[in-house]
Amino acid sequence: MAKITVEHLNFYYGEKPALSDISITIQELQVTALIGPSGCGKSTFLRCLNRMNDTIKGTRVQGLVSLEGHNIYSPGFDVVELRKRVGMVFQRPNPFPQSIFDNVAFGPRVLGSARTSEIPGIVEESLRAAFLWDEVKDKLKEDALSLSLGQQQRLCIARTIAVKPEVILMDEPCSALDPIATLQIEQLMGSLKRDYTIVVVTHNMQQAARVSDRTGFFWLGRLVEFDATETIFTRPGNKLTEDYVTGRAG
Ligand SMILES: Nc1ncnc2c1ncn2[C@@H]1O[C@H](COP(=O)(O)OP(=O)(O)OP(=O)(O)O)[C@@H](O)[C@H]1O
Repeated sequence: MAKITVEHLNFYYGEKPALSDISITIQELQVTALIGPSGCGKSTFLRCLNRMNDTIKGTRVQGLVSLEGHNIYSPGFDVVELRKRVGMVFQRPNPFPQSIFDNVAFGPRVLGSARTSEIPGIVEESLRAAFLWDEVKDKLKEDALSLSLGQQQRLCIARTIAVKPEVILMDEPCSALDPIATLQIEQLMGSLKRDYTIVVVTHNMQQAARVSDRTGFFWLGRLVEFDATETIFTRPGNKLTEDYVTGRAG
């Protein structure tokens, strides 16, 4: 089933076009990877999916982005609700300088979506889902910044899922991590897609090949090709895609 549908999306920073005529359908409960050389617009596109670009002055969006059939850019659309439904994990882990527990409890507390008595259960469930519970269960009161970078990133994922989003956007979530921490996040994505729709931007083509069901290849602000990941990496339909995935371009 289609979770997010994008039709003829154009995006501008001031007068400068960053995305041109993007149309793509993100399927529910799949991992969709976005690849392409630096500056091709992957992150800009990802941020269009939960209106994170709204916070950047002078930007402009044209076209349609719909979440389960509702245009997220329509005037009455509730952006706070949107960001709850479409959560985001960033390149560098960004835990708050608070305890491990408070990081995960933050969303449910702020949104008031859970009773105080329910919060410890939500924290445990979220940490378990993020493959972090066993490592932190005896030190929930400790500062989140005392964790390793890989643990911090899993904590940020736990913080995101604590508000029960439907979609998780990940912008190069492993680029600051070592190979073992990277592998843990990749395994985590495989587990999370049972419950969440994931869209991940990555520089790392092997990662896209390992974790995703579908892959989109961006080039100079355009979506050149979008298909099953296996197709993109073994028999792409476009010469540019082929050159990029075989390392001849980009
Ligand atoms: N805040 C901004 N203001 C102006 N231009 C921007 C801004 N952010 C990105 N751009 C420009 O938009 C284009 C797309 O950038 P974007 O970061 O989306 O690409 P990317 O594919 O994610 O690259 P990278 O992999 O290096 O992060 C680039 O030309 C970039 O310079």
